[in-house]
Amino acid sequence: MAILVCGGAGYIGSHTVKELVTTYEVVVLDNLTTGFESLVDERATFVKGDLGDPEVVDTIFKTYSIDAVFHFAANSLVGESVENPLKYYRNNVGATLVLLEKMIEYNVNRFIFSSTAATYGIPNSELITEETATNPINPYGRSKLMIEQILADMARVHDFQYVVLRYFNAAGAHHSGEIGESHDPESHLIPIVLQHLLGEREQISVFGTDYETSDGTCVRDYIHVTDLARAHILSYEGMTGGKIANQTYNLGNGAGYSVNEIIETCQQISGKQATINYAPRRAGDPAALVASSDKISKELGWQPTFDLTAIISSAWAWHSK
Ligand SMILES: NC(=O)c1ccc[n+]([C@@H]2O[C@H](COP(=O)([O-])OP(=O)(O)OC[C@H]3O[C@@H](n4cnc5c(N)ncnc54)[C@H](O)[C@@H]3O)[C@@H](O)[C@H]2O)c1
Ligand SMILES: O=c1ccn([C@@H]2O[C@H](COP(=O)(O)OP(=O)(O)O[C@H]3O[C@H](CO)[C@@H](O)[C@H](O)[C@H]3O)[C@@H](O)[C@H]2O)c(=O)[nH]1
Repeated sequence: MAILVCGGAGYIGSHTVKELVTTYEVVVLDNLTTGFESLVDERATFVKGDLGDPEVVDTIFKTYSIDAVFHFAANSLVGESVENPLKYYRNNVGATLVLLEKMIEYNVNRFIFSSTAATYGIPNSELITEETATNPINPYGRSKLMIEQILADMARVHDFQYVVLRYFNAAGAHHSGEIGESHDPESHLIPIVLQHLLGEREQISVFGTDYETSDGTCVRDYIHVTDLARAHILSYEGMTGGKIANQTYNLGNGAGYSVNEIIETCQQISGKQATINYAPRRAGDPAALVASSDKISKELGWQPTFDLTAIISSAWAWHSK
């Protein structure tokens, strides 16, 4: 039996594939819109195609014996989703529906879904638990919450189990040094700061200095990509072992860092000084998102193993190569 990894040529998907291939047979489906085939571990089978294309999904389910689908494939930029909502609803909801319908048709009944802290919107508590109300403030977060709701509806009537993993801000690179965060163009804070410190960008912009946070810049909870990958494997094994089904888990470090603090830590690790442009707020950004991951820790024994310094050090090692 194999695991189908949709979006396995992307940042988080490719890191999860690297962990999976040591134990499992892996098939990757990716249309390479934002991913790179070079990130896919050679022990996995790579299929270039779109998960919204029913014929592509038919072929995969007919050719391989798929036990579970890990679904990373999506458009995932908050600002872009505000500018172009239909792109987000078409790809993140529309294409996912095709995949889900095919799973029911072929009786593939385990699903792990990459969801996001963006489903919470502006949270009503400092530390976000899975009980915190979901009220997304941008189309990206809404597209992910829609799929979460669809999964719950499906599990009520079909032989179908899922785990929703709501990641906070993924960052860092694989310990092998072979893969790291690669987006083109890059929009994520840590790689942008590191690229600037390496002389690859003239300056960095800080989006908003008037948020209700300690220094006025946005606060996020950064979690290492390998810690996310491990959570997927624990979730899968939890489902196959009958320990869990139809659960939603937050994945973060439980510590919030402001944009200024991230820049400061990047400067310390690199030993270089940044040129900063303080800019207006970016559309769709909540002030602060910090996770409580107690639930997955209690139910599956998951713990983050990288703190902020270790996360940024691994990213620095990758970007400096
Ligand atoms: N990066 C983060 O901080 C973060 C945080 C929370 C949630 N997430 C979620 O995690 C997942 C992975 O994020 P990432 O940062 O690795 O993004 P990414 O853009 O690097 O990876 C997404 C991959 O999916 C592929 N893809 C997109 N649409 C597709 C389609 N219709 N058919 C086939 N392939 C398709 C892309 O080519 C890409 O390889 C996304 O679902 C995202 O919403 C990411
Ligand atoms: O050049 C930059 C880039 C980002 N930021 C700020 O840095 C913070 C982090 O931004 P970014 O790295 O773009 O991540 P988010 O927008 O927080 O979103 C990430 O984290 C979310 C979960 O919290 C995921 O759902 C998204 O897919 C993922 O892109 C935000 O406050 C941004 O406004 C800047 O100030 N300057």
